[in-house]
Amino acid sequence: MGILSSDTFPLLVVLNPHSGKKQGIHVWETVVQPALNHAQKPFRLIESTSQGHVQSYFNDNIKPILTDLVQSLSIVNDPSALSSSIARPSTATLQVMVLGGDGSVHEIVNGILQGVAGTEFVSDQFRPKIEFAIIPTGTGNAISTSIGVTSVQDAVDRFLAGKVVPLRLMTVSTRAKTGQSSTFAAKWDTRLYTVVVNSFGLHCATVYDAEEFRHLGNERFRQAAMKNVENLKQYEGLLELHGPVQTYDRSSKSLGLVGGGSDSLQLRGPFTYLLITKQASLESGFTPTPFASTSDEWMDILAVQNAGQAEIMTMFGGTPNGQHVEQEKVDYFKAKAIELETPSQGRLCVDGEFLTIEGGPEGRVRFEVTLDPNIQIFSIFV
Ligand SMILES: Nc1ncnc2c1ncn2[C@@H]1O[C@H](COP(=O)(O)OP(=O)(O)OP(=O)(O)O)[C@@H](O)[C@H]1O
Repeated sequence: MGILSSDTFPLLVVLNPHSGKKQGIHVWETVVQPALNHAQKPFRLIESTSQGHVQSYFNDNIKPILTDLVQSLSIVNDPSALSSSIARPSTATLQVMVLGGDGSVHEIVNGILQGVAGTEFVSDQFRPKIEFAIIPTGTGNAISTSIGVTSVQDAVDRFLAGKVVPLRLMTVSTRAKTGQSSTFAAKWDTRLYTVVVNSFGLHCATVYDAEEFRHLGNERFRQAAMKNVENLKQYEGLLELHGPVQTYDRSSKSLGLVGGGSDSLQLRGPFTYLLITKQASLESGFTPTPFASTSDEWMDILAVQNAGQAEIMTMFGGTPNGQHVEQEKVDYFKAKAIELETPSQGRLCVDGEFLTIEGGPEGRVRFEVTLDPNIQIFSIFV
């Protein structure tokens, strides 16, 4: 069975006019749209009108979009009967271009997965492939920066060149309730999917406060970080890294498996700064998890426990080139399953979205890079 991919089905272009310094429309009109027209690439423009719009759009529309896509494909079951044998394909590739930042990608991913969850649109009989072309017009642009995209034109060129690698997601789950009682099962309910970073402590507080400085562009994170370093807090929590776990060893300057690969690790906090990421850089010139890979099956963990202002500032001094991993206060790990428990209610930042964590074992949050093929359906142009 062969699949003839559709050259006629339009590229979906999602434009967030609010991202970054609100340059999306200008970039679209002056660079991206002319390039697509020149390449004779058909497209359909979806303009985001408010926060959350794109997520609900994909949640509501992904099934009809995939249906249209499948109908635009021709499957040739029998080469000798080219015109007669049209069947449903086992996969189809949907291309989505994003003019926005990481928050927009997060919304699209979550909207698509909510829209197809538990349906015939993700099954062993049919599973779509979603390819993202991210045109960096956001503030941090972590995904683009981490894969080395240097400009809007560079991102457009990479899309037109056509090479993709997996864009792996982290799941963020909380304990599932059993029945209507207040008892909790060992089961987990996935609440969200993360493409860039889950954070707790200073980084989360910084992202929370940075919204009021949006007009400053990238500078907004620095302003908000300084405000939070001046009033530095320690955040109580217990972090469990389930084996296999890798740790960065400063003496050998390399990552190695803890206890031969089976051992788990506990960090008892309090945490000053805690990141769980899939991307090496969170913005240009800020590379807090330098060993992270967009495409592998690990999450990278940067943990700073009980640090003072001077230690945090020293850490920030090393983050442009990843040198902070050599500092004594900085712990660096890789894991595939992680749980975080806080003694009282806390706040978690998931790709810029905020999640309240309830205190105690029942409020535990679990992060995983799952191998579920119905979730890992995304890739990115590199
Ligand atoms: N028309 C709109 N008006 C206001 N906000 C919007 C609109 N469309 C989308 N949004 C919201 O804009 C927010 C920011 O989007 P996005 O992440 O693309 O840019 P950014 O925050 O500048 O970049 P980054 O996430 O890379 O730092 C998202 O939370 C999204 O929901």
